[in-house]
Amino acid sequence: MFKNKILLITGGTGSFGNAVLRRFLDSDIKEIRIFSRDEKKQDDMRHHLQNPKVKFYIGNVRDRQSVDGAMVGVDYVFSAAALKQVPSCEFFPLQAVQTNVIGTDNVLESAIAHGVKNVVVLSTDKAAYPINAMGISKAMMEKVAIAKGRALGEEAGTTICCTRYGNVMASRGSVIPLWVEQIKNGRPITVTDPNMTRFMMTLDDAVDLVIYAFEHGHNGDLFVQKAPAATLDVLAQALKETYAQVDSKYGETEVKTIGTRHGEKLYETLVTREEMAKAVDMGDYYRIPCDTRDLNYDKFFTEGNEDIARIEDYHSHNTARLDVEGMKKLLLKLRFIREDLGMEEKAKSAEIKSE
Ligand SMILES: O=c1ccn([C@@H]2O[C@H](COP(=O)(O)OP(=O)(O)O[C@H]3O[C@H](CO)[C@@H](O)[C@H](O)[C@H]3O)[C@@H](O)[C@H]2O)c(=O)[nH]1
Repeated sequence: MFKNKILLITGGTGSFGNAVLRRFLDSDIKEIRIFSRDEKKQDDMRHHLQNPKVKFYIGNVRDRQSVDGAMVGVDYVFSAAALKQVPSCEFFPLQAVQTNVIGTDNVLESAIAHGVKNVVVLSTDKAAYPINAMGISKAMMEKVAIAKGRALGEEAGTTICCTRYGNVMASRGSVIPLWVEQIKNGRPITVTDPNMTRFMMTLDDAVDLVIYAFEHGHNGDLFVQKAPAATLDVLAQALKETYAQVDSKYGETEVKTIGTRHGEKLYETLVTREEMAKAVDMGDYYRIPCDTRDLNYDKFFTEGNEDIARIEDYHSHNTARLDVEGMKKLLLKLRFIREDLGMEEKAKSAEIKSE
Protein backbone atom coordinates (compact mmCIF):
# COMPACT_ATOMS: atom_id res chain seq x y z
CA MET A 1 0.00 0.00 0.00
CA PHE A 2 2.88 2.37 0.71
CA LYS A 3 4.94 1.17 -2.27
CA ASN A 4 6.38 4.17 -4.14
CA LYS A 5 4.25 6.54 -2.07
CA ILE A 6 5.12 9.76 -0.28
CA LEU A 7 4.05 10.02 3.36
CA LEU A 8 4.04 13.31 5.26
CA ILE A 9 4.10 13.27 9.08
CA THR A 10 3.34 16.59 10.76
CA GLY A 11 4.95 16.77 14.19
CA GLY A 12 7.24 14.10 12.78
CA THR A 13 10.18 14.52 15.18
CA GLY A 14 8.12 13.24 18.12
CA SER A 15 7.91 9.73 19.52
CA PHE A 16 5.21 8.77 17.02
CA GLY A 17 7.21 10.06 14.01
CA ASN A 18 10.27 8.14 15.13
CA ALA A 19 8.22 4.96 15.53
CA VAL A 20 6.72 5.33 12.05
CA LEU A 21 10.20 5.79 10.61
CA ARG A 22 11.43 2.65 12.35
CA ARG A 23 8.46 0.78 10.85
CA PHE A 24 8.66 2.10 7.29
CA LEU A 25 12.24 2.98 6.49
CA ASP A 26 13.16 -0.49 5.32
CA SER A 27 9.94 -0.86 3.31
CA ASP A 28 9.40 0.03 -0.35
CA ILE A 29 7.96 3.44 0.55
CA LYS A 30 9.37 6.18 -1.68
CA GLU A 31 9.73 9.07 0.73
CA ILE A 32 8.82 10.13 4.27
CA ARG A 33 8.54 13.87 4.95
CA ILE A 34 9.07 15.09 8.48
CA PHE A 35 7.37 18.43 9.07
CA SER A 36 8.01 20.24 12.35
CA ARG A 37 9.10 23.50 13.99
CA ASP A 38 12.26 22.48 15.79
CA GLU A 39 15.41 22.56 13.66
CA LYS A 40 17.51 21.03 16.43
CA LYS A 41 15.35 17.91 16.68
CA GLN A 42 15.31 17.61 12.88
CA ASP A 43 19.07 17.97 12.76
CA ASP A 44 19.55 15.27 15.39
CA MET A 45 17.24 12.99 13.45
CA ARG A 46 19.01 13.72 10.16
CA HIS A 47 22.41 12.85 11.65
CA HIS A 48 21.06 9.77 13.33
CA LEU A 49 19.23 8.40 10.29
CA GLN A 50 21.42 9.51 7.35
CA ASN A 51 18.76 8.20 5.02
CA PRO A 52 17.93 9.89 1.70
CA LYS A 53 14.34 8.59 1.84
CA VAL A 54 13.64 10.97 4.75
CA LYS A 55 13.13 14.64 3.86
CA PHE A 56 12.87 17.41 6.41
CA TYR A 57 10.60 20.44 6.28
CA ILE A 58 10.76 23.26 8.79
CA GLY A 59 7.36 24.85 9.28
CA ASN A 60 4.43 25.29 11.60
CA VAL A 61 0.95 23.85 11.09
CA ARG A 62 -0.36 27.28 12.12
CA ASP A 63 1.21 28.69 8.96
CA ARG A 64 -0.71 27.37 5.95
CA GLN A 65 1.96 28.46 3.49
CA SER A 66 4.57 26.31 5.19
CA VAL A 67 2.16 23.35 5.18
CA ASP A 68 1.43 23.85 1.46
CA GLY A 69 5.16 23.83 0.77
CA ALA A 70 5.49 20.34 2.25
CA MET A 71 2.25 18.96 0.75
CA VAL A 72 3.16 19.03 -2.97
CA GLY A 73 3.18 15.49 -4.36
CA VAL A 74 2.18 13.84 -1.06
CA ASP A 75 0.01 10.68 -1.14
CA TYR A 76 -0.71 10.18 2.56
CA VAL A 77 -0.60 12.31 5.71
CA PHE A 78 -0.32 11.33 9.38
CA SER A 79 -1.35 14.47 11.24
CA ALA A 80 0.48 14.26 14.57
CA ALA A 81 1.54 17.86 15.26
CA ALA A 82 0.01 18.93 18.56
CA LEU A 83 0.40 20.64 21.87
CA LYS A 84 -0.18 17.60 24.01
CA GLN A 85 0.88 18.28 27.56
CA VAL A 86 -2.08 18.72 29.86
CA PRO A 87 -0.59 21.20 32.35
CA SER A 88 0.93 23.57 29.77
CA CYS A 89 -2.29 23.70 27.71
CA GLU A 90 -4.16 24.50 30.92
CA PHE A 91 -2.09 27.66 31.27
CA PHE A 92 -2.06 28.55 27.55
CA PRO A 93 -5.37 27.25 26.18
CA LEU A 94 -5.44 29.48 23.13
CA GLN A 95 -2.07 28.11 22.08
CA ALA A 96 -3.68 24.66 22.11
CA VAL A 97 -6.49 26.00 19.91
CA GLN A 98 -4.00 27.53 17.48
CA THR A 99 -2.00 24.35 17.00
CA ASN A 100 -4.50 21.57 17.58
CA VAL A 101 -7.63 23.05 15.99
CA ILE A 102 -6.53 25.70 13.48
CA GLY A 103 -3.24 23.99 12.68
CA THR A 104 -4.96 20.67 11.96
CA ASP A 105 -7.55 22.46 9.84
CA ASN A 106 -4.69 23.96 7.80
CA VAL A 107 -3.25 20.47 7.26
CA LEU A 108 -6.64 19.09 6.19
CA GLU A 109 -7.42 21.96 3.82
CA SER A 110 -3.97 21.75 2.31
CA ALA A 111 -4.27 17.97 1.91
CA ILE A 112 -7.63 18.30 0.15
CA ALA A 113 -6.30 21.08 -2.11
CA HIS A 114 -3.29 18.96 -3.08
CA GLY A 115 -5.29 15.81 -3.79
CA VAL A 116 -3.82 13.76 -0.92
CA LYS A 117 -5.50 10.35 -0.87
CA ASN A 118 -5.62 9.64 2.82
CA VAL A 119 -5.20 11.63 6.04
CA VAL A 120 -5.18 10.08 9.50
CA VAL A 121 -5.50 12.58 12.36
CA LEU A 122 -4.13 11.54 15.75
CA SER A 123 -6.22 12.29 18.79
CA THR A 124 -6.32 11.26 22.43
CA ASP A 125 -8.67 9.71 24.98
CA LYS A 126 -8.60 13.10 26.70
CA ALA A 127 -10.84 14.35 23.85
CA ALA A 128 -13.68 12.11 25.11
CA TYR A 129 -15.78 13.95 27.71
CA PRO A 130 -12.97 16.51 27.86
CA ILE A 131 -12.29 18.49 30.99
CA ASN A 132 -8.92 20.07 30.27
CA ALA A 133 -7.83 22.55 27.59
CA MET A 134 -5.71 19.97 25.80
CA GLY A 135 -8.63 17.51 25.59
CA ILE A 136 -11.12 20.23 24.65
CA SER A 137 -8.89 21.43 21.81
CA LYS A 138 -8.40 17.84 20.61
CA ALA A 139 -12.18 17.26 20.78
CA MET A 140 -12.71 20.29 18.54
CA MET A 141 -9.95 19.04 16.27
CA GLU A 142 -11.81 15.72 15.93
CA LYS A 143 -15.05 17.58 15.16
CA VAL A 144 -13.30 19.62 12.46
CA ALA A 145 -11.75 16.52 10.88
CA ILE A 146 -14.93 14.44 11.07
CA ALA A 147 -17.11 17.23 9.67
CA LYS A 148 -14.71 17.61 6.77
CA GLY A 149 -14.70 13.87 6.17
CA ARG A 150 -18.51 13.81 6.23
CA ALA A 151 -18.69 16.74 3.81
CA LEU A 152 -16.26 15.05 1.43
CA GLY A 153 -18.31 11.82 1.43
CA GLU A 154 -17.61 8.31 0.21
CA GLU A 155 -16.66 9.12 -3.37
CA ALA A 156 -14.10 11.82 -2.64
CA GLY A 157 -10.47 11.64 -3.69
CA THR A 158 -9.39 12.38 -0.11
CA THR A 159 -10.32 10.25 2.91
CA ILE A 160 -10.04 11.79 6.40
CA CYS A 161 -10.33 9.78 9.59
CA CYS A 162 -9.25 10.07 13.22
CA THR A 163 -7.64 7.74 15.72
CA ARG A 164 -7.94 8.18 19.42
CA TYR A 165 -5.54 6.47 21.78
CA GLY A 166 -4.59 6.39 25.42
CA ASN A 167 -1.30 7.01 27.17
CA VAL A 168 1.65 5.88 25.13
CA MET A 169 3.98 4.25 27.58
CA ALA A 170 7.34 6.01 27.86
CA SER A 171 6.58 8.63 25.22
CA ARG A 172 8.61 11.82 25.50
CA GLY A 173 7.80 13.84 28.63
CA SER A 174 5.52 11.18 30.12
CA VAL A 175 5.44 9.56 33.51
CA ILE A 176 7.47 6.38 32.92
CA PRO A 177 10.77 8.08 31.89
CA LEU A 178 10.21 10.54 34.76
CA TRP A 179 9.80 7.80 37.35
CA VAL A 180 12.78 5.89 35.94
CA GLU A 181 14.94 9.00 36.43
CA GLN A 182 13.63 9.30 39.97
CA ILE A 183 14.36 5.64 40.73
CA LYS A 184 17.90 5.87 39.33
CA ASN A 185 18.68 9.10 41.15
CA GLY A 186 17.53 7.72 44.49
CA ARG A 187 14.60 10.12 44.70
CA PRO A 188 11.05 9.10 45.69
CA ILE A 189 8.60 8.23 42.92
CA THR A 190 6.02 11.03 42.75
CA VAL A 191 2.53 9.59 42.32
CA THR A 192 -0.37 12.00 41.81
CA ASP A 193 -3.11 9.60 42.95
CA PRO A 194 -2.44 5.86 43.38
CA ASN A 195 -6.01 5.00 42.31
CA MET A 196 -5.86 6.93 39.05
CA THR A 197 -6.08 4.64 36.01
CA ARG A 198 -4.70 5.11 32.51
CA PHE A 199 -4.96 3.02 29.33
CA MET A 200 -1.56 1.50 28.64
CA MET A 201 -0.45 1.32 25.04
CA THR A 202 2.94 0.86 23.47
CA LEU A 203 4.14 3.09 20.69
CA ASP A 204 3.90 0.12 18.33
CA ASP A 205 0.19 -0.18 19.26
CA ALA A 206 -0.24 3.49 18.32
CA VAL A 207 1.42 2.95 14.94
CA ASP A 208 -0.70 -0.19 14.35
CA LEU A 209 -3.85 1.79 15.12
CA VAL A 210 -2.98 4.54 12.66
CA ILE A 211 -2.18 2.00 9.95
CA TYR A 212 -5.43 0.15 10.70
CA ALA A 213 -7.38 3.41 10.33
CA PHE A 214 -5.49 4.15 7.17
CA GLU A 215 -6.42 0.77 5.69
CA HIS A 216 -10.02 0.51 6.90
CA GLY A 217 -11.16 4.11 7.25
CA HIS A 218 -14.10 5.68 5.48
CA ASN A 219 -14.53 9.43 5.42
CA GLY A 220 -15.34 10.79 8.88
CA ASP A 221 -14.54 7.58 10.81
CA LEU A 222 -12.97 7.52 14.27
CA PHE A 223 -10.91 4.49 15.35
CA VAL A 224 -10.03 3.30 18.82
CA GLN A 225 -7.93 0.36 19.88
CA LYS A 226 -9.07 -1.75 22.82
CA ALA A 227 -6.37 -1.57 25.48
CA PRO A 228 -5.76 -2.65 29.06
CA ALA A 229 -5.39 -0.13 31.89
CA ALA A 230 -3.55 0.02 35.20
CA THR A 231 -3.65 2.08 38.36
CA LEU A 232 -0.66 4.33 39.07
CA ASP A 233 -0.06 2.26 42.17
CA VAL A 234 0.41 -0.86 40.05
CA LEU A 235 2.58 1.00 37.54
CA ALA A 236 4.89 2.33 40.28
CA GLN A 237 5.22 -1.09 41.92
CA ALA A 238 5.88 -2.79 38.57
CA LEU A 239 8.61 -0.26 37.69
CA LYS A 240 10.29 -0.65 41.07
CA GLU A 241 10.31 -4.45 40.73
CA THR A 242 11.57 -4.24 37.16
CA TYR A 243 14.47 -1.96 38.11
CA ALA A 244 15.27 -4.10 41.17
CA GLN A 245 16.69 -6.51 38.58
CA VAL A 246 19.36 -3.90 37.77
CA ASP A 247 20.12 -3.03 41.40
CA SER A 248 18.18 -4.35 44.37
CA LYS A 249 18.20 -0.91 46.06
CA TYR A 250 15.90 0.38 43.31
CA GLY A 251 13.24 -1.99 44.66
CA GLU A 252 13.27 -0.01 47.92
CA THR A 253 12.41 3.34 46.28
CA GLU A 254 9.96 5.38 48.32
CA VAL A 255 6.60 6.25 46.72
CA LYS A 256 5.25 9.71 47.52
CA THR A 257 1.70 10.86 46.80
CA ILE A 258 1.74 14.44 45.48
CA GLY A 259 -1.90 15.01 44.47
CA THR A 260 -3.65 15.49 41.13
CA ARG A 261 -2.26 18.09 38.68
CA HIS A 262 -4.23 20.81 36.86
CA GLY A 263 -6.93 19.41 34.58
CA GLU A 264 -6.38 15.71 35.35
CA LYS A 265 -9.07 13.03 35.41
CA LEU A 266 -9.26 10.06 37.74
CA TYR A 267 -9.84 7.82 34.73
CA GLU A 268 -9.89 8.31 30.95
CA THR A 269 -12.65 7.49 28.47
CA LEU A 270 -11.71 6.10 25.06
CA VAL A 271 -15.25 5.76 23.68
CA THR A 272 -18.17 7.75 25.05
CA ARG A 273 -21.54 6.15 25.71
CA GLU A 274 -23.02 8.07 22.80
CA GLU A 275 -20.26 6.78 20.49
CA MET A 276 -20.58 3.22 21.83
CA ALA A 277 -24.20 3.23 20.59
CA LYS A 278 -22.99 3.34 17.00
CA ALA A 279 -19.51 1.80 17.36
CA VAL A 280 -18.70 -1.17 15.16
CA ASP A 281 -16.75 -3.84 17.07
CA MET A 282 -13.92 -4.94 14.80
CA GLY A 283 -12.16 -7.30 17.22
CA ASP A 284 -9.17 -5.39 18.55
CA TYR A 285 -10.62 -2.06 17.43
CA TYR A 286 -13.81 -0.01 17.49
CA ARG A 287 -14.80 1.87 14.38
CA ILE A 288 -17.10 4.79 15.05
CA PRO A 289 -18.64 5.97 11.80
CA CYS A 290 -19.61 9.62 11.49
CA ASP A 291 -23.24 10.63 11.82
CA THR A 292 -24.35 11.05 8.25
CA ARG A 293 -27.72 12.65 9.00
CA ASP A 294 -27.98 16.10 7.49
CA LEU A 295 -28.68 19.37 9.23
CA ASN A 296 -32.42 18.93 9.09
CA TYR A 297 -33.44 19.15 12.70
CA ASP A 298 -36.75 17.30 12.41
CA LYS A 299 -34.81 14.10 11.82
CA PHE A 300 -33.00 14.41 15.11
CA PHE A 301 -36.29 13.95 16.91
CA THR A 302 -37.73 11.20 14.75
CA GLU A 303 -34.49 9.20 14.45
CA GLY A 304 -33.07 9.55 17.97
CA ASN A 305 -31.15 6.64 19.43
CA GLU A 306 -32.95 4.96 22.31
CA ASP A 307 -30.10 2.54 23.04
CA ILE A 308 -27.86 5.21 24.51
CA ALA A 309 -29.42 5.06 27.96
CA ARG A 310 -28.52 1.37 28.28
CA ILE A 311 -24.95 1.59 27.08
CA GLU A 312 -21.82 2.23 29.13
CA ASP A 313 -18.82 4.19 27.91
CA TYR A 314 -15.47 2.45 27.46
CA HIS A 315 -13.04 3.83 30.02
CA SER A 316 -9.89 3.00 31.95
CA HIS A 317 -11.83 1.95 35.04
CA ASN A 318 -13.93 -0.70 33.21
CA THR A 319 -11.48 -2.07 30.63
CA ALA A 320 -9.22 -5.08 31.31
CA ARG A 321 -7.10 -4.24 34.37
CA LEU A 322 -3.39 -5.12 34.55
CA ASP A 323 -1.94 -6.40 37.83
CA VAL A 324 1.72 -5.90 38.80
CA GLU A 325 2.86 -9.04 36.94
CA GLY A 326 0.91 -8.08 33.80
CA MET A 327 2.28 -4.56 33.96
CA LYS A 328 5.85 -5.86 34.30
CA LYS A 329 5.38 -7.98 31.20
CA LEU A 330 4.18 -4.95 29.26
CA LEU A 331 7.06 -2.82 30.56
CA LEU A 332 9.50 -5.41 29.24
CA LYS A 333 8.15 -4.81 25.74
CA LEU A 334 9.40 -1.22 25.85
CA ARG A 335 12.65 -0.60 24.04
CA PHE A 336 13.45 2.07 26.59
CA ILE A 337 13.27 -0.41 29.48
CA ARG A 338 14.94 -3.23 27.54
CA GLU A 339 17.93 -0.98 26.89
CA ASP A 340 18.20 -0.06 30.55
CA LEU A 341 18.06 -3.71 31.58
CA GLY A 342 20.76 -4.56 29.04
CA MET A 343 18.35 -6.72 27.01
CA GLU A 344 18.87 -4.58 23.91
CA GLU A 345 21.72 -2.50 22.53
CA LYS A 346 21.43 1.18 23.46
CA ALA A 347 20.19 3.55 20.75
CA LYS A 348 22.93 5.79 19.41
CA SER A 349 21.10 9.05 19.74
CA ALA A 350 19.92 10.67 22.95
CA GLU A 351 17.09 12.09 20.91
CA ILE A 352 15.33 8.73 20.89
CA LYS A 353 16.03 7.99 24.55
CA SER A 354 12.31 7.73 25.28
CA GLU A 355 10.01 5.55 23.19
O1 LIG B 1 5.02 12.99 38.47
C1 LIG B 1 4.01 12.44 37.99
C2 LIG B 1 3.54 12.69 36.67
C3 LIG B 1 2.42 12.01 36.25
N1 LIG B 1 1.76 11.16 37.04
C4 LIG B 1 0.54 10.44 36.60
O2 LIG B 1 0.89 9.57 35.54
C5 LIG B 1 -0.20 9.44 34.63
C6 LIG B 1 0.29 9.72 33.25
O3 LIG B 1 0.79 11.05 33.21
P1 LIG B 1 1.55 11.60 31.91
O4 LIG B 1 2.54 10.57 31.45
O5 LIG B 1 2.03 12.99 32.20
O6 LIG B 1 0.40 11.58 30.83
P2 LIG B 1 -1.00 12.29 30.78
O7 LIG B 1 -1.04 13.59 31.49
O8 LIG B 1 -2.03 11.25 31.18
O9 LIG B 1 -1.11 12.59 29.22
C7 LIG B 1 -0.46 11.75 28.26
O10 LIG B 1 -1.36 10.85 27.72
C8 LIG B 1 -2.35 11.40 26.88
C9 LIG B 1 -3.28 10.31 26.47
O11 LIG B 1 -4.10 10.01 27.55
C10 LIG B 1 -1.73 12.12 25.73
O12 LIG B 1 -2.71 12.71 24.94
C11 LIG B 1 -0.84 13.19 26.29
O13 LIG B 1 -0.24 13.83 25.22
C12 LIG B 1 0.18 12.59 27.20
O14 LIG B 1 0.99 13.60 27.77
C13 LIG B 1 -1.29 10.40 35.10
O15 LIG B 1 -2.25 9.66 35.77
C14 LIG B 1 -0.55 11.34 36.06
O16 LIG B 1 -1.38 11.78 37.12
C15 LIG B 1 2.23 10.90 38.33
O17 LIG B 1 1.64 10.12 39.08
N2 LIG B 1 3.33 11.55 38.75
